[in-house]
Amino acid sequence: MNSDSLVTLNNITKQYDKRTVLSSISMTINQGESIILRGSNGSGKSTLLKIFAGLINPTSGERELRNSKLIIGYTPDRMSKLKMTSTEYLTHMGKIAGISNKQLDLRIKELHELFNLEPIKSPNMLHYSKGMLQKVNLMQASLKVPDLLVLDEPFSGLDTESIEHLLTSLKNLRGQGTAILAAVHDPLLAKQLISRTFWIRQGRLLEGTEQSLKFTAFYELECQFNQRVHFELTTSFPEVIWTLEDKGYRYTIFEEDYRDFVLMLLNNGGVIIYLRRRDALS
Ligand SMILES: Nc1ncnc2c1ncn2[C@@H]1O[C@H](COP(=O)(O)OP(=O)(O)OP(=O)(O)O)[C@@H](O)[C@H]1O
Repeated sequence: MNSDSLVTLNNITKQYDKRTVLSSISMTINQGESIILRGSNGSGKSTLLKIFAGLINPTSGERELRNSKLIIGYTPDRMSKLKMTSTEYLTHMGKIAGISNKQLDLRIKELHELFNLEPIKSPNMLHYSKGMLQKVNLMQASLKVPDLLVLDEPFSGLDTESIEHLLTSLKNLRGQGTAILAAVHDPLLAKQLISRTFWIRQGRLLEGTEQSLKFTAFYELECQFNQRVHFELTTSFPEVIWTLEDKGYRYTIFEEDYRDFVLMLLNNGGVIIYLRRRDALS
């Protein structure tokens, strides 16, 4: 481990019922970095995040921490609505984490300010929007100032305003020195946090290229065709991310791959159902 590294995975493999989901993965997260993890549906992103957070063990390989006092916060992709206020919930979670009452009161106030959430605005979390709940989710992971925050799709299902608030809150945390490891599906959002990007593809980890950091536009495309074409396309274009939707496959394609991807798709009898270009602001 180098002096900046917080967590290192050495040659990790993970199997569920003898099915290999992650294979020979080695990766280090350094102090203050923000790493985005990308991959298609079921590729193993959540599994890798949980291994980094220490919530599940790998089948083989090693996880090394900089020291035993390292604080790692983890947020699942959503939290349930609870019949208590954010302060009550955070107090409960803080006590479980062994934080003293005085420290806890101060930190809960600080977190409400950092996340721009008014503690007395709503009687309890049953009345919270998805965006507010996601903030509380992140606040619980940050009760002890985390060295590393591990986030599973933190923006999923949020409206634009909530996303903006959450991004600001995450940047504030990063400003305090917290490293971030997040699975983020939308490249425009990922771009706002990113310092390195990794792909999981067929159980292997690949570091992203320059285009995944510096792209100016990408395309969202939904189409229908058979499994063989899908396999050929995703093999030929390893940076294209896909998800399986109700109507067919949805692909996220960077500009550089766009023309060749669409040509190959059409030449193989694919039918485009939806196509949208999205531009990065900077
Ligand atoms: N506890 C488990 N037991 C058995 N199989 C599991 C378990 N957790 C995940 N899997 C399987 O491992 C594979 C990877 O799952 P994982 O949730 O890590 O992927 P993901 O990339 O986060 O997917 P998504 O983007 O759909 O959330 C999937 O095929 C999933 O069904």
